[in-house]
Amino acid sequence: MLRRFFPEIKKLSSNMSCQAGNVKLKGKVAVVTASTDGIGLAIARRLAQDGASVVISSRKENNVQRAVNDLQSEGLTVSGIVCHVGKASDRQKLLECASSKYGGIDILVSNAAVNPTVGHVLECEESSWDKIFEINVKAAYMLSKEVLPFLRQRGGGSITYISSIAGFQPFDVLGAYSVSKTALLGLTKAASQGLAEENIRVNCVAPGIVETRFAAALHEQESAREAAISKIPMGRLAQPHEIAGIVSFLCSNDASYITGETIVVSGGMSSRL
Ligand SMILES: NC(=O)c1ccc[n+]([C@@H]2O[C@H](COP(=O)([O-])OP(=O)(O)OC[C@H]3O[C@@H](n4cnc5c(N)ncnc54)[C@H](O)[C@@H]3O)[C@@H](O)[C@H]2O)c1
Repeated sequence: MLRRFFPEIKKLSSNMSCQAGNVKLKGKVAVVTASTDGIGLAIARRLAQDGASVVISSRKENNVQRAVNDLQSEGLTVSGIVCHVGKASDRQKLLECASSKYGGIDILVSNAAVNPTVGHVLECEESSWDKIFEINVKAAYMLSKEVLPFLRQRGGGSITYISSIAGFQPFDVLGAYSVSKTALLGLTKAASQGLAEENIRVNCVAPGIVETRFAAALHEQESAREAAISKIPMGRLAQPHEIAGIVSFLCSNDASYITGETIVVSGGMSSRL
């Protein structure tokens, strides 16, 4: 009853329950790329709700500031820095910022991706192919190498890539992007092997179609939305928080014996591809 008249009580108590109840990532420090919007923002929020100190990043200062303000106003421990993942100096600043602010790094979530073109894989311009592989694959690979000394200092840690259902079965119009997401499935396997004995786990999440700006072409127009939904047994698109919970699980001790794996989060879509 009280909450109906004082909505801020509801907000406060839900934040308190996050902080008091969900502490599975307490004491952990997480870095999430491209985390001012969409799935990345949902992941940053969820890791922080689960107790981690989180460093948010994306290419634009004002977006970083907005996301940091929003999450701090929810009582979460976050800070932010600009990071274009294709720039080595930005990546280094991101990792150093997290380490100096919170005393180390335990978790990397590599979420940034681009898709500058549509069409069959062999119709992709060389420049678009290079851009897709530079951001979606090479930056994830470089960040993984660069975060290792920080994870080793903590005696272990977790790296999670964000692939896509299209990495398993390429979407016709997302040819090159799909292949870049397939590469992340391989990177997950390859990177996990050498790191398992150091207690550094490498996993991957492959979302189906998630209602974000990135996937606007698949859901903004009613006809496109209906076509997309017809391929999803659950009959709806995913929301970003439904991806974030799985990422948080993979980063946590609940997944302490899971490495080299990809979890598909597609509402059953993989069975209809
Ligand atoms: N939305 C979906 O249906 C869907 C499905 C499967 C996988 N994914 C993957 O999920 C991830 C997040 O996508 P999203 O749907 O939240 O959309 P989004 O547009 O919010 O996320 C992509 C983000 O990457 C950022 N980015 C692009 N280039 C960057 C760079 N050089 N440096 C830093 N950031 C950069 C963009 O600014 C953007 O914020 C991506 O890896 C995407 O491929 C999305």
